[in-house]
Amino acid sequence: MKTIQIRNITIGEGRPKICVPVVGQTEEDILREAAGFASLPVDVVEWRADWFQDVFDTEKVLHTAKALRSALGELPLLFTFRTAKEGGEKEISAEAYRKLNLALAASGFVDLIDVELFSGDELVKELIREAHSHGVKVIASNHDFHKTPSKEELIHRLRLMQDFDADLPKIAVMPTCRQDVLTLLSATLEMAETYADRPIITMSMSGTGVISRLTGEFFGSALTFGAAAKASAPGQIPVSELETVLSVIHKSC
Ligand SMILES: O=C1C[C@@](O)(C(=O)O)C[C@@H](O)[C@@H]1O
Repeated sequence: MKTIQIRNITIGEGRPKICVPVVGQTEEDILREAAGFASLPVDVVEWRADWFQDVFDTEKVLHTAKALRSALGELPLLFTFRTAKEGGEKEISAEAYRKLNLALAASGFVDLIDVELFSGDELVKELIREAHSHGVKVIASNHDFHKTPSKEELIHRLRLMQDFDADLPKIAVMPTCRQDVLTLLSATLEMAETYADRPIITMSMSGTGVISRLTGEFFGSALTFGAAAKASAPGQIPVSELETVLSVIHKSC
């Protein structure tokens, strides 16, 4: 299995890496959140730009990305615009989504961008190709905030992301019962052991799914999201608690 190297962080070996979302609405809030990371066990920072009040003004986005980049030192930075249809804060047209991601991929300020799988095949392929041409890695993502698809469907979507050459296929789904959490974990294990040639990221959301955010090293998910200032999705726990549990499991794995 190939690992993914981003700055000093190797994703896909050892304990799952901890990613913390930044969800400030203004540049000031965003930089204040970033300043707190130095004292926390954070491996990757995700800027959830759909929360940013000026996200439709690309100059302002680039200005904030530059400031965030320098505030983070060597911490890897993931740029994400999560669309409203996948649980994000704002709606966006396909063309605006395309231009925004192309601008960030070319900016030199981010290490990774998040591209939603169901943005249209041609757009997904173009964004991955362009990001790679700038040395930027891509997380392909899919979210279902209402239910957990079947194991076969979960694996199918993760394989599709891999076929598009996303560096990190990711899926987040909502359980309606405990069995759904097992379905997500079982799909993760089968994908990781049988089909994946790169690290993958999976999670079952909400309190019911929290176990899936802790057990990635055992079932095959290479990165997990934890909360610092504010959670960006249901079920994220504070990063310090997350790190403690991940370390306990790592010692036994
Ligand atoms: O895709 C994901 C995963 C996530 O939805 C979660 O459930 O932790 C949180 C989002 O910020 C991130 O972009």
